[in-house]
Amino acid sequence: MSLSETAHAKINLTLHVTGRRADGYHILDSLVVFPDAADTLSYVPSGSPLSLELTGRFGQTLAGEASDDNLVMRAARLLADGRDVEQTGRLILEKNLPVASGIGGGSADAAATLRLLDRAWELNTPTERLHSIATRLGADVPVCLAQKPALMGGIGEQLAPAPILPQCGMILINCGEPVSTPAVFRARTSTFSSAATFPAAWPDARAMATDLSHLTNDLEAPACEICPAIRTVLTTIAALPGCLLSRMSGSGATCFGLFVSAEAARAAKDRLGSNPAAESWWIHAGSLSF
Ligand SMILES: C[C@@](CO)(OP(=O)(O)O)[C@H](O)COP(=O)(O)OP(=O)(O)OC[C@H]1O[C@@H](n2ccc(N)nc2=O)[C@H](O)[C@@H]1O
Ligand SMILES: Nc1ncnc2c1ncn2[C@@H]1O[C@H](COP(=O)(O)OP(=O)(O)O)[C@@H](O)[C@H]1O
Repeated sequence: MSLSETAHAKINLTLHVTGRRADGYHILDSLVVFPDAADTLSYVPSGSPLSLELTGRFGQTLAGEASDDNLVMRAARLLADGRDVEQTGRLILEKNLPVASGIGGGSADAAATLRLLDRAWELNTPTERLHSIATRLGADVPVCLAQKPALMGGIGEQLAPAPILPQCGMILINCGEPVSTPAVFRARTSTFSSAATFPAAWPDARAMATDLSHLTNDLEAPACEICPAIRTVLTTIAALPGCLLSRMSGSGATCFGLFVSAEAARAAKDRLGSNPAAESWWIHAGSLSF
Protein backbone atom coordinates (compact mmCIF):
# COMPACT_ATOMS: atom_id res chain seq x y z
CA MET A 1 0.00 0.00 0.00
CA SER A 2 1.42 3.40 -0.92
CA LEU A 3 1.65 6.23 1.64
CA SER A 4 2.01 9.96 1.14
CA GLU A 5 2.81 13.16 3.03
CA THR A 6 2.16 16.80 2.18
CA ALA A 7 5.18 19.10 2.49
CA HIS A 8 3.84 22.61 3.00
CA ALA A 9 5.76 25.73 2.04
CA LYS A 10 7.16 27.70 4.99
CA ILE A 11 6.61 31.44 5.17
CA ASN A 12 8.52 33.77 7.49
CA LEU A 13 5.93 36.47 8.33
CA THR A 14 8.75 38.24 10.18
CA LEU A 15 12.46 37.47 10.29
CA HIS A 16 14.74 39.41 12.61
CA VAL A 17 18.45 38.57 12.60
CA THR A 18 19.38 39.10 16.25
CA GLY A 19 22.97 37.84 16.37
CA ARG A 20 25.64 35.60 14.92
CA ARG A 21 27.23 32.47 16.37
CA ALA A 22 30.95 31.81 16.40
CA ASP A 23 30.46 29.23 13.59
CA GLY A 24 28.94 31.91 11.32
CA TYR A 25 25.30 30.81 11.59
CA HIS A 26 22.88 33.63 12.36
CA ILE A 27 20.52 33.75 15.32
CA LEU A 28 17.00 34.33 14.10
CA ASP A 29 13.72 35.47 15.59
CA SER A 30 10.95 34.55 13.17
CA LEU A 31 7.20 34.03 13.07
CA VAL A 32 6.67 31.08 10.73
CA VAL A 33 3.42 29.91 9.12
CA PHE A 34 2.47 27.26 6.56
CA PRO A 35 0.28 28.17 3.59
CA ASP A 36 -1.61 25.57 1.54
CA ALA A 37 1.01 25.50 -1.26
CA ALA A 38 2.88 22.18 -1.02
CA ASP A 39 4.99 19.42 -2.51
CA THR A 40 3.71 15.85 -2.18
CA LEU A 41 5.95 12.93 -1.25
CA SER A 42 4.74 9.37 -1.85
CA TYR A 43 6.21 6.01 -0.87
CA VAL A 44 5.55 2.80 -2.78
CA PRO A 45 6.92 -0.37 -1.11
CA SER A 46 9.25 -2.50 -3.24
CA GLY A 47 12.12 -4.91 -2.65
CA SER A 48 14.59 -2.66 -4.52
CA PRO A 49 17.02 -0.22 -2.88
CA LEU A 50 15.41 3.10 -1.95
CA SER A 51 15.07 5.37 -5.01
CA LEU A 52 13.72 8.86 -5.74
CA GLU A 53 11.64 9.97 -8.74
CA LEU A 54 10.91 13.65 -9.42
CA THR A 55 7.68 14.90 -10.98
CA GLY A 56 5.76 18.20 -10.90
CA ARG A 57 6.41 21.68 -12.33
CA PHE A 58 9.83 22.02 -10.61
CA GLY A 59 10.91 18.35 -10.74
CA GLN A 60 13.18 19.10 -13.69
CA THR A 61 14.97 21.85 -11.73
CA LEU A 62 16.26 19.25 -9.30
CA ALA A 63 16.81 16.51 -11.88
CA GLY A 64 20.29 17.87 -12.70
CA GLU A 65 21.49 17.25 -9.15
CA ALA A 66 22.46 13.76 -7.98
CA SER A 67 19.52 11.97 -6.46
CA ASP A 68 21.65 10.98 -3.44
CA ASP A 69 22.22 14.67 -2.65
CA ASN A 70 18.52 15.45 -2.59
CA LEU A 71 17.35 16.39 0.89
CA VAL A 72 14.79 13.57 0.64
CA MET A 73 17.48 10.90 0.28
CA ARG A 74 19.71 12.58 2.88
CA ALA A 75 16.81 12.56 5.33
CA ALA A 76 16.10 8.88 4.59
CA ARG A 77 19.72 7.90 5.23
CA LEU A 78 19.90 9.80 8.52
CA LEU A 79 16.60 8.30 9.70
CA ALA A 80 17.85 4.76 8.97
CA ASP A 81 21.30 5.38 10.46
CA GLY A 82 21.96 2.99 13.34
CA ARG A 83 18.54 1.32 12.99
CA ASP A 84 17.76 -2.20 11.87
CA VAL A 85 15.91 -1.23 8.69
CA GLU A 86 16.13 -2.28 5.06
CA GLN A 87 16.30 0.90 3.00
CA THR A 88 13.96 -0.20 0.22
CA GLY A 89 11.03 1.31 -1.69
CA ARG A 90 10.23 4.02 -4.27
CA LEU A 91 9.91 7.63 -3.20
CA ILE A 92 8.09 9.95 -5.62
CA LEU A 93 8.43 13.69 -5.05
CA GLU A 94 5.89 15.91 -6.80
CA LYS A 95 7.90 19.14 -6.75
CA ASN A 96 5.33 21.94 -6.96
CA LEU A 97 7.30 24.56 -4.99
CA PRO A 98 10.03 26.66 -6.62
CA VAL A 99 13.58 25.70 -5.61
CA ALA A 100 15.93 27.95 -3.60
CA SER A 101 13.13 30.44 -3.12
CA GLY A 102 12.86 31.28 0.60
CA ILE A 103 9.87 29.06 1.28
CA GLY A 104 11.85 26.08 2.55
CA GLY A 105 10.68 23.58 -0.04
CA GLY A 106 13.72 21.35 0.43
CA SER A 107 13.35 21.58 4.21
CA ALA A 108 9.66 20.70 3.95
CA ASP A 109 10.54 17.69 1.76
CA ALA A 110 13.18 16.52 4.24
CA ALA A 111 10.72 16.80 7.14
CA ALA A 112 8.03 15.01 5.10
CA THR A 113 10.53 12.20 4.39
CA LEU A 114 11.17 11.74 8.12
CA ARG A 115 7.41 11.56 8.84
CA LEU A 116 6.70 9.31 5.85
CA LEU A 117 9.49 6.76 6.26
CA ASP A 118 9.02 6.64 10.01
CA ARG A 119 5.51 5.34 9.20
CA ALA A 120 6.46 3.21 6.18
CA TRP A 121 9.36 1.50 7.95
CA GLU A 122 7.42 1.28 11.25
CA LEU A 123 10.24 2.88 13.26
CA ASN A 124 8.26 4.82 15.91
CA THR A 125 11.14 7.25 16.26
CA PRO A 126 10.80 9.40 19.40
CA THR A 127 9.95 13.06 18.68
CA GLU A 128 13.22 14.30 20.24
CA ARG A 129 15.25 12.04 17.93
CA LEU A 130 13.29 13.23 14.86
CA HIS A 131 13.97 16.83 15.95
CA SER A 132 17.67 16.11 16.35
CA ILE A 133 17.87 14.48 12.88
CA ALA A 134 15.96 17.45 11.43
CA THR A 135 18.46 19.88 12.96
CA ARG A 136 21.31 18.06 11.24
CA LEU A 137 19.57 18.34 7.85
CA GLY A 138 19.12 22.14 7.89
CA ALA A 139 18.13 25.10 10.03
CA ASP A 140 14.59 25.18 8.62
CA VAL A 141 13.85 21.44 8.87
CA PRO A 142 12.78 21.28 12.57
CA VAL A 143 9.93 23.80 12.10
CA CYS A 144 8.76 21.86 9.04
CA LEU A 145 8.35 18.62 11.05
CA ALA A 146 5.08 19.72 12.70
CA GLN A 147 4.12 22.28 10.00
CA LYS A 148 2.34 24.38 12.63
CA PRO A 149 2.64 28.15 13.10
CA ALA A 150 5.67 28.72 15.35
CA LEU A 151 8.03 31.27 16.79
CA MET A 152 11.45 30.15 15.63
CA GLY A 153 14.63 31.04 17.54
CA GLY A 154 18.26 29.99 17.75
CA ILE A 155 19.41 29.15 14.22
CA GLY A 156 16.00 27.53 13.68
CA GLU A 157 16.04 24.71 16.22
CA GLN A 158 14.25 26.54 19.06
CA LEU A 159 10.51 26.38 18.56
CA ALA A 160 7.67 27.91 20.57
CA PRO A 161 3.95 28.20 19.78
CA ALA A 162 2.92 31.16 17.63
CA PRO A 163 0.20 33.64 18.63
CA ILE A 164 -3.30 32.37 17.82
CA LEU A 165 -3.71 33.39 14.20
CA PRO A 166 -6.88 34.71 12.56
CA GLN A 167 -8.30 33.31 9.32
CA CYS A 168 -6.55 35.02 6.43
CA GLY A 169 -5.62 34.62 2.80
CA MET A 170 -2.19 34.69 1.23
CA ILE A 171 -0.75 35.20 -2.23
CA LEU A 172 2.76 33.94 -2.99
CA ILE A 173 4.81 35.12 -5.95
CA ASN A 174 8.23 33.96 -7.09
CA CYS A 175 9.96 35.74 -9.98
CA GLY A 176 11.81 32.61 -11.10
CA GLU A 177 15.34 33.56 -10.05
CA PRO A 178 16.91 31.17 -7.50
CA VAL A 179 18.54 33.06 -4.60
CA SER A 180 21.40 31.61 -2.54
CA THR A 181 20.71 31.71 1.22
CA PRO A 182 24.40 32.03 2.27
CA ALA A 183 24.89 34.87 -0.28
CA VAL A 184 21.96 36.84 1.20
CA PHE A 185 23.23 36.38 4.78
CA ARG A 186 26.67 37.55 3.60
CA ALA A 187 25.19 40.64 1.89
CA ARG A 188 23.40 41.96 4.97
CA THR A 189 24.83 44.86 6.98
CA SER A 190 26.43 44.02 10.30
CA THR A 191 23.68 45.47 12.53
CA PHE A 192 21.33 43.21 14.48
CA SER A 193 17.64 43.64 15.33
CA SER A 194 15.99 43.02 18.67
CA ALA A 195 13.56 40.10 19.06
CA ALA A 196 9.92 40.87 18.22
CA THR A 197 7.10 40.83 20.75
CA PHE A 198 3.68 39.48 19.80
CA PRO A 199 0.23 39.43 21.41
CA ALA A 200 -1.22 36.07 22.52
CA ALA A 201 -3.75 36.25 19.67
CA TRP A 202 -4.95 38.50 16.85
CA PRO A 203 -8.69 39.10 16.48
CA ASP A 204 -8.54 39.40 12.68
CA ALA A 205 -6.22 39.60 9.69
CA ARG A 206 -6.19 43.42 9.67
CA ALA A 207 -4.97 43.60 13.28
CA MET A 208 -2.29 41.02 12.52
CA ALA A 209 -1.13 42.90 9.40
CA THR A 210 -0.93 46.18 11.34
CA ASP A 211 1.31 44.60 14.01
CA LEU A 212 3.44 42.80 11.41
CA SER A 213 3.92 46.04 9.45
CA HIS A 214 5.99 47.38 12.39
CA LEU A 215 8.30 44.34 12.15
CA THR A 216 10.61 43.27 9.32
CA ASN A 217 12.32 40.62 7.28
CA ASP A 218 15.93 41.71 7.78
CA LEU A 219 17.00 39.67 4.73
CA GLU A 220 14.68 41.55 2.35
CA ALA A 221 17.03 44.49 1.61
CA PRO A 222 20.15 42.35 0.95
CA ALA A 223 18.11 39.93 -1.17
CA CYS A 224 16.79 42.86 -3.26
CA GLU A 225 20.38 43.95 -3.91
CA ILE A 226 21.21 40.48 -5.23
CA CYS A 227 17.91 40.02 -7.10
CA PRO A 228 16.28 43.38 -8.01
CA ALA A 229 13.23 41.60 -9.48
CA ILE A 230 12.09 41.07 -5.86
CA ARG A 231 11.34 44.82 -5.63
CA THR A 232 9.03 44.58 -8.66
CA VAL A 233 7.21 41.64 -7.10
CA LEU A 234 6.82 43.44 -3.75
CA THR A 235 5.44 46.57 -5.45
CA THR A 236 3.06 44.47 -7.55
CA ILE A 237 1.72 42.62 -4.50
CA ALA A 238 1.31 45.81 -2.46
CA ALA A 239 -0.79 47.33 -5.28
CA LEU A 240 -3.23 44.39 -5.43
CA PRO A 241 -6.75 45.24 -4.22
CA GLY A 242 -7.26 44.15 -0.60
CA CYS A 243 -3.57 43.52 0.14
CA LEU A 244 -2.93 44.17 3.85
CA LEU A 245 0.84 43.58 3.86
CA SER A 246 3.50 42.55 1.35
CA ARG A 247 6.88 41.14 2.37
CA MET A 248 9.59 38.71 1.28
CA SER A 249 9.87 35.27 2.93
CA GLY A 250 13.14 33.79 4.22
CA SER A 251 16.16 34.70 2.09
CA GLY A 252 13.96 35.19 -0.98
CA ALA A 253 13.00 35.53 -3.66
CA THR A 254 9.39 34.47 -2.92
CA CYS A 255 7.20 37.29 -1.56
CA PHE A 256 3.80 37.05 0.09
CA GLY A 257 0.74 39.27 0.38
CA LEU A 258 -1.72 38.99 3.28
CA PHE A 259 -5.47 39.27 2.67
CA VAL A 260 -8.59 38.98 4.84
CA SER A 261 -9.54 35.65 3.21
CA ALA A 262 -8.47 33.05 0.67
CA GLU A 263 -11.24 34.38 -1.62
CA ALA A 264 -9.73 37.88 -1.49
CA ALA A 265 -6.28 36.44 -2.26
CA ARG A 266 -7.67 34.45 -5.23
CA ALA A 267 -9.49 37.52 -6.56
CA ALA A 268 -6.21 39.46 -6.35
CA LYS A 269 -4.43 36.66 -8.23
CA ASP A 270 -7.01 36.92 -11.03
CA ARG A 271 -6.10 40.60 -11.42
CA LEU A 272 -2.50 39.59 -12.19
CA GLY A 273 -3.64 38.02 -15.47
CA SER A 274 -3.32 41.39 -17.19
CA ASN A 275 0.27 41.95 -15.95
CA PRO A 276 2.75 40.80 -18.66
CA ALA A 277 5.57 40.37 -16.10
CA ALA A 278 3.46 37.81 -14.26
CA GLU A 279 3.50 35.35 -17.18
CA SER A 280 6.80 33.82 -16.07
CA TRP A 281 6.11 34.05 -12.33
CA TRP A 282 5.06 31.21 -10.02
CA ILE A 283 1.89 32.44 -8.32
CA HIS A 284 -0.18 30.74 -5.63
CA ALA A 285 -3.25 32.09 -3.83
CA GLY A 286 -4.94 30.36 -0.92
CA SER A 287 -5.06 30.22 2.86
CA LEU A 288 -2.86 29.22 5.79
CA SER A 289 -3.08 25.63 6.98
CA PHE A 290 -3.46 25.58 10.77
C1 LIG B 1 16.78 31.87 5.90
C2 LIG B 1 15.76 30.83 6.29
C3 LIG B 1 14.77 31.43 7.30
O1 LIG B 1 13.72 30.53 7.62
O2 LIG B 1 14.96 30.36 5.22
P1 LIG B 1 15.14 30.06 3.63
O3 LIG B 1 15.51 31.30 2.93
O4 LIG B 1 16.19 29.01 3.48
O5 LIG B 1 13.80 29.52 3.19
C4 LIG B 1 16.47 29.63 7.00
O6 LIG B 1 17.08 30.02 8.20
C5 LIG B 1 17.48 28.89 6.18
O7 LIG B 1 17.37 27.55 6.56
P2 LIG B 1 18.05 26.38 5.68
O8 LIG B 1 17.83 26.67 4.23
O9 LIG B 1 17.59 25.09 6.22
O10 LIG B 1 19.56 26.68 6.01
P3 LIG B 1 20.82 25.70 6.10
O11 LIG B 1 20.78 24.76 4.93
O12 LIG B 1 20.94 25.14 7.47
O13 LIG B 1 21.98 26.76 5.90
C6 LIG B 1 22.32 27.33 4.65
C7 LIG B 1 23.24 28.49 4.91
O14 LIG B 1 22.46 29.63 5.35
C8 LIG B 1 23.16 30.35 6.34
N1 LIG B 1 22.36 30.35 7.59
C9 LIG B 1 21.27 29.57 7.69
C10 LIG B 1 20.48 29.60 8.82
C11 LIG B 1 20.88 30.46 9.88
N2 LIG B 1 20.16 30.55 11.01
N3 LIG B 1 21.97 31.23 9.76
C12 LIG B 1 22.71 31.20 8.62
O15 LIG B 1 23.70 31.92 8.52
C13 LIG B 1 24.51 29.69 6.50
O16 LIG B 1 25.37 30.37 5.62
C14 LIG B 1 24.26 28.28 6.00
O17 LIG B 1 25.42 27.70 5.48
N1 LIG C 1 13.93 18.24 -2.31
C1 LIG C 1 14.55 19.41 -2.55
N2 LIG C 1 13.82 20.51 -2.86
C2 LIG C 1 14.44 21.71 -3.06
N3 LIG C 1 15.75 21.88 -3.00
C3 LIG C 1 16.53 20.84 -2.70
C4 LIG C 1 15.95 19.57 -2.47
N4 LIG C 1 16.95 18.72 -2.19
C5 LIG C 1 18.09 19.43 -2.25
N5 LIG C 1 17.85 20.70 -2.55
C6 LIG C 1 18.89 21.77 -2.64
O1 LIG C 1 18.63 22.69 -1.56
C7 LIG C 1 18.77 24.04 -1.99
C8 LIG C 1 17.78 24.92 -1.21
O2 LIG C 1 16.50 24.62 -1.65
P1 LIG C 1 15.14 25.12 -0.97
O3 LIG C 1 14.85 24.38 0.25
O4 LIG C 1 14.11 25.06 -2.06
O5 LIG C 1 15.50 26.63 -0.65
P2 LIG C 1 14.77 27.68 0.27
O6 LIG C 1 14.86 27.19 1.68
O7 LIG C 1 15.49 28.98 0.04
O8 LIG C 1 13.36 27.75 -0.24
C9 LIG C 1 18.51 24.02 -3.50
O9 LIG C 1 19.35 24.91 -4.15
C10 LIG C 1 18.78 22.58 -3.94
O10 LIG C 1 20.01 22.45 -4.59
